Amino acid sequence: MSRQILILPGDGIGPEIMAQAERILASVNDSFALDLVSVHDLVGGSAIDAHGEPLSAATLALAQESDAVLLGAVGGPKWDKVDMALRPERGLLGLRAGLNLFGNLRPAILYPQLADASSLKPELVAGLDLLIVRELTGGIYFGQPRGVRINAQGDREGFNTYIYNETEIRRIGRQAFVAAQKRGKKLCSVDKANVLEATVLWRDVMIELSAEYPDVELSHMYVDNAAMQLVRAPKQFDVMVTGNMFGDILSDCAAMLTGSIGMLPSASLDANGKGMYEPIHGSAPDIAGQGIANPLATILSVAMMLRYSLSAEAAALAIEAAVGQVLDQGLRTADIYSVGTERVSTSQMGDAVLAALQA
Ligand SMILES: NC(=O)c1ccc[n+]([C@@H]2O[C@H](COP(=O)([O-])OP(=O)(O)OC[C@H]3O[C@@H](n4cnc5c(N)ncnc54)[C@H](O)[C@@H]3O)[C@@H](O)[C@H]2O)c1
Ligand SMILES: CC(C)[C@H](C(=O)O)[C@@H](O)C(=O)O
Ligand SMILES: [Mg+2]
Repeated sequence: MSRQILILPGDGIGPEIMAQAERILASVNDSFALDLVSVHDLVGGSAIDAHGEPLSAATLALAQESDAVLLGAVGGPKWDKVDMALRPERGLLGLRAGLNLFGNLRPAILYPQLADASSLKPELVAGLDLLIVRELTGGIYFGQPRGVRINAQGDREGFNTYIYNETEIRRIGRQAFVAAQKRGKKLCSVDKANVLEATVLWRDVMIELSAEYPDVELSHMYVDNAAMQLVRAPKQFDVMVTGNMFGDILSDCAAMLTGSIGMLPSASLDANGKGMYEPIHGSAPDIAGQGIANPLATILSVAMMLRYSLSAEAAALAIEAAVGQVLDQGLRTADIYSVGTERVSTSQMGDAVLAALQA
């Protein structure tokens, strides 16, 4: 029976990188006889322009009835002044909440060929393979109340609520412990338990859970130290688990260790393995329309989609191997370029991955 993939290219470089990812998806769909059918829709700024809202009920319904969602990126200066509740980013948050995608896997793996592209010394990042497990549907991103109000002194004051209940903490904790069991069996929980009560609870629940996973070594770190340790000695980490906002920040930081934010894919999963897949980067308005964006994070997100939602491990491995081959060939988009390599455009990178897949 065929399975449906909802493709949401989004804004800025979103359509440019998605065009390449779709070529790769079409290729493995044929060669591995996956019987996948793609449908396309709008999200973010492009949906605001077309329908006046970043995520229509019809698009959310389409996402809910699809087997997986592949998203490019949303946002851009054109929509920066629209009301907060209607910003392009709310489309993305609406999908995450509407699909109950609480578990966000952000692997930061250094392809050995890119050791020179990392902002850290090659010996600090050689062999880097860490996984950030980010809670994605709670915390300060979704807490109520929120807003901007006038206080008793007549000042405007902005407020958000950092809130987690133990059910939310437990389900992301379990996902992280299970992920650690399948890897190096080390889990570092990142919090701010020296200041924020919500993260004192976070830490307590992680400790409670650890009794169920005696084979995993649990440690704790404050988020400020974790940011520092990520750029000081990133290979000390195996799996990190953290809340929504800390995970957002730490994953951009981890991305740079791998050479570029244009390299990091992600999987956002519900409790049953249904998911949405997207690069962790944004719509990159500064380079949109120039045909130079790195499509590899999106292409690697296709591999994650095949692995986690479509039971197509062989196809996922083939894509990852093809990416390794183009890097071996010395092909680099501008963001990962270094002297001695060959600078290629977005579509040339797509051509090369496709050729490696079909070789
Ligand atoms: N998941 C998403 O859709 C997502 C994620 C982050 C930011 N955003 C949105 O994107 C817009 C721009 O945000 P930003 O500038 O802070 O972050 P960004 O990730 O879009 O860009 C940060 C820097 O990284 C570069 N970059 C990003 N992706 C790249 C790629 N594939 N290849 C080469 N270079 C790449 C950009 O050129 C830029 O210099 C904002 O509207 C923001 O809200 C969306
Ligand atoms: C665009 C924004 C809502 C999003 C987030 O903060 O989660 C992005 O930065 C990401 O990392 O996916
Ligand atoms: Mg982010």
